[in-house]
Amino acid sequence: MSRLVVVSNRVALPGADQAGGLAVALNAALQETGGLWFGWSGRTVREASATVHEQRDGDIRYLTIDLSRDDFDGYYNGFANRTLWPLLHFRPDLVDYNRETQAAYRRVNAQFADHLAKQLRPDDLVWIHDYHLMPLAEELRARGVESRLGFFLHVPLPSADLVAALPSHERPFGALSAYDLLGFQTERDLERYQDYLRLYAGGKVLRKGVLLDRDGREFHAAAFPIGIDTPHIANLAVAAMRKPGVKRLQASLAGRALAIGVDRLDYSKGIPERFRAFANYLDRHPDQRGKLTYLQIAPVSRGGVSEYRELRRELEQLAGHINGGHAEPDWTPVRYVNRNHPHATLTGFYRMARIALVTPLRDGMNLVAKEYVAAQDPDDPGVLVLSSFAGAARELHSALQVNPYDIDGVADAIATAATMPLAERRERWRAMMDRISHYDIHRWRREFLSALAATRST
Ligand SMILES: O=P(O)(O)OC[C@H]1O[C@H](O[C@H]2O[C@H](CO)[C@@H](O)[C@H](O)[C@H]2O)[C@H](O)[C@@H](O)[C@@H]1O
Ligand SMILES: O=c1ccn([C@@H]2O[C@H](COP(=O)(O)OP(=O)(O)O)[C@@H](O)[C@H]2O)c(=O)[nH]1
Repeated sequence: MSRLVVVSNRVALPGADQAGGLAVALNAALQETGGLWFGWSGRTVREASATVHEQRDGDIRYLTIDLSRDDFDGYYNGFANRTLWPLLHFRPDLVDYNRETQAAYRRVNAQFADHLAKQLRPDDLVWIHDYHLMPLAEELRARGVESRLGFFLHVPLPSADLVAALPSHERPFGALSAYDLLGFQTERDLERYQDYLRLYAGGKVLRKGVLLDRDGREFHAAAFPIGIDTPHIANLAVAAMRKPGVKRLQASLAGRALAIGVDRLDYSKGIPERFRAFANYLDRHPDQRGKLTYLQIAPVSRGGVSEYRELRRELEQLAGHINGGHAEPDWTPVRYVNRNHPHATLTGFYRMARIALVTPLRDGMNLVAKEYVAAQDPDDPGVLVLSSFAGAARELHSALQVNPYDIDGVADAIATAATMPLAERRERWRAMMDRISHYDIHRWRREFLSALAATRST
């Protein structure tokens, strides 16, 4: 059997806090097969060095490298998170068009390739993840690597015309055709990539998913919606209800229902719009006043990027403003928490919450939506209010779907969720639970890897 080699910027090292859906999902995927996981150590150093850190956990071997402070600034804070991230989330207004950071991005990809090329064997299945590493296949091929190379994009891909607004877009986006297989979260992302390939990268679509690059080399692409370890999350949620932190939250609600939001502090998640919608719900539905407490968990993310720091300030002000206007001596409508919570506790919060507010302006998938469903009590499930612009909306049809820009619409959806009869809650939950049980993280991994293995014989 071929060895699995996973490559990503973010690595969930054993014992460290899991940050974001990519690390959570790859950790769950590798637990079953074992293999090698290569990426950034999470540390920066003054000068780039040749050191590779090695750790083991069961059948998983972790190899990580440090980045120099300058490279980290240009590659991660710069090109990845100030240029590609806003572009990929349909926000050209926030894109930083500075060309120097693109040079750091290429440099770090070359550095990854230098280390990785020494580790790879021809029959490995190499699975590279996300927008940080789009040119990595090209760099590996230039170093003579012959292994099968697959790429999965965890974030959305916007329309071809938006991608083409990036100066030198051919470099990172054109380089995708050096992979053997490209994976996207949804069919729409796949279709937009095919448009880009035809219109701007000189390639051809022979038929859906079978593509030719500008030199006539065949490669493949398909949608593989990422899942979660559904039974694991369901079991954790049951166990979490006995944890002191979860019991304390329950007691503090004093019989009121809970609405929960869990997101990295990121402008793509639509948190200010959600806060405004909750305030609007309090104004428009005075009959429900004081019956619902909204807990927003928002761990700080990418603090080196100015847009993220500004968002933090905006949310602090908004939360203060809403509470100032609506709180009672014995009730605070919005609880806003920046601390990261482990799944062992978070799943209990999900289970306790009558409503989950998952309203990103754009999101590749959004695992929180799926985790919330998995954590529910089948006899008394809560209601998922879900943005139609999250990848998860393409699968969770029976969520209460909303347009996150439509503040009145989200406010009304909160009121509908808060009063939804048990029979309707059960029916909606059952359909979503069936989907995430059937198409889970293991199926995602199996389908991607068997498609990658089938792209050519070694
Ligand atoms: O590594 P960070 O910069 O701290 O950010 C965390 C991750 O954020 C993004 O996650 C995406 O992947 C999820 C799993 O597929 C998906 O559900 C979500 O919609 C995406 O936003 C990012 O794409 C990852 O690379 C980051 O590690
Ligand atoms: O305090 C927190 C907040 C979030 N998460 C996890 O971080 C992931 C977020 O993934 P998602 O796909 O929703 O969004 P991303 O952050 O990757 O954009 C989910 O597994 C959450 O359970 C967590 O473990 N603790």
